[in-house]
Amino acid sequence: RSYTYTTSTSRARAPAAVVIQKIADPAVAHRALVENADDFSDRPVAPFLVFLEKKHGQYGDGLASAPYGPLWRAFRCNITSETLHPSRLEHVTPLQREAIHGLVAALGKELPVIAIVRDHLYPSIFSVLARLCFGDDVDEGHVRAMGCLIREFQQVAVGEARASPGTMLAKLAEWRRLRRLSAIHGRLGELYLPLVDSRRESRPTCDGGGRRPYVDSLIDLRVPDGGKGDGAGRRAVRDDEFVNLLSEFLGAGTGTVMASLEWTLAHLVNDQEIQKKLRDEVDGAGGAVAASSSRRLIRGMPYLNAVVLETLRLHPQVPFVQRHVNADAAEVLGVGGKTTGDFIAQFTVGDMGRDGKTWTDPDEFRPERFLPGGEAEDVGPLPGTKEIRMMPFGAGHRFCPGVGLAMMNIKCFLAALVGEFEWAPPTGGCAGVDLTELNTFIKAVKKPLSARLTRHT
Ligand code: HEM
Repeated sequence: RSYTYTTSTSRARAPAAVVIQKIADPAVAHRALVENADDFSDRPVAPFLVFLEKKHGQYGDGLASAPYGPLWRAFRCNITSETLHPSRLEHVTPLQREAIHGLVAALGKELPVIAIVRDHLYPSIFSVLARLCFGDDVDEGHVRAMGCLIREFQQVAVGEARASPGTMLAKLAEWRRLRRLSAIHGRLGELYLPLVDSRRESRPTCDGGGRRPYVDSLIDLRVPDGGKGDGAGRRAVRDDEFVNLLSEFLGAGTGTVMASLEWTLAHLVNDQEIQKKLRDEVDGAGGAVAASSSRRLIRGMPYLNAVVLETLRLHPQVPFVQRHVNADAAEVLGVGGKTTGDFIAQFTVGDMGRDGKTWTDPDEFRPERFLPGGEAEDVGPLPGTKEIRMMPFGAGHRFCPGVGLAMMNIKCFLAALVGEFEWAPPTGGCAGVDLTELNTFIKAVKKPLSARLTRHT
């Protein structure tokens, strides 16, 4: 069905802020994002949303795009106290188990060579997110269609620019890209909104295992009206906001986790010793099925944790985070005087993970650094209050709310894939997998991983 675009928030922060200051120093990032979080909590508006605004006059915000303020707070409190609250993650286990069984069966049918591993990973991870979002009774074809469209959206969004920046050709290519994104976004709305409507009309109190789908929490949510503050009245979430909120949940929850798994598997193919160590740990925890379907077992697997953290350090799937910064806050970054107006601060997460002052042999994949006694034994996925050594999930007020779900999904899928199969280069020779990075805003392996798999007995 059709829906209208509206917005309740000020767009004043958008087009003026074009100067980009890159920050690779973890100490400066800590000073800004953690110590001065209130001044560093607004994101610049994505070019795609500016395009939507030009096309439709207005658009509705999602959590990631909402300005730091009452609307953002309402969206954020809802997702962190409901769907992504640590106490609810237990309910995700049955969904993961089903998805992993399906994945292992599908890979088993294609042995020995899996041409494009990500083509198998993506639908499995997406199925978990879709059920968390809409509940259990969505038709499989509908889920597949949403998954394909979100994937297409991400592929178009992260596509590498071929023309030189600033040229007419580049501007034309960018305009075409935004037009394609806008068309996909419209089609996503047509898929989501009937599902939202049907949940509005009737819904079971809880889906399997006590889960309350994300959509239900959004239907019940009342957000500040007009973005004027909590005292200014409340309203329901609008259709155009639903489309962005659901797209970011499904997209952020699938694309990043898939990219992370693909990077890890690529390293494991290249380094058989690390792979064996990880498999030994999985076997010790009772085998792939047991390890991948129990949060308790996963928590007791330090090497698995170290392998996942090492991938996040070396290949953070979101290689930079951005903030729209008021000129007054420039001093915090040490760039006062260099900028006259508002600007964009770009914190280069990828550089921080490879900073030679923080990490020994930073370009090497060495999970042991995260084990007890290693240089990073006390480093986790989120920065501590005192310092930042890596920040794959961002930092400050806007850090990723999906960190718990992401870590759990990555670990469960990885434990199953390494416990069930032995992974080797596709040609069987000693030529390793190509680890070149796709240099866009999602850091994926440039050449999709293919591998030779044998059953682990
Ligand atoms: C490996 C997996 C993931 C990585 C590396 C990742 C990384 C990030 C990063 C770097 C940010 C920006 C943080 C900042 O600006 O400081 C972010 C924001 C966000 N992520 Fe994730 N993410 C992952 C998984 C997920 C999952 C599973 C979900 C939800 C299902 C999710 C939902 C979001 C949302 C909604 C935001 C915007 C938060 C806000 O503006 O308040 N992410 N993520």
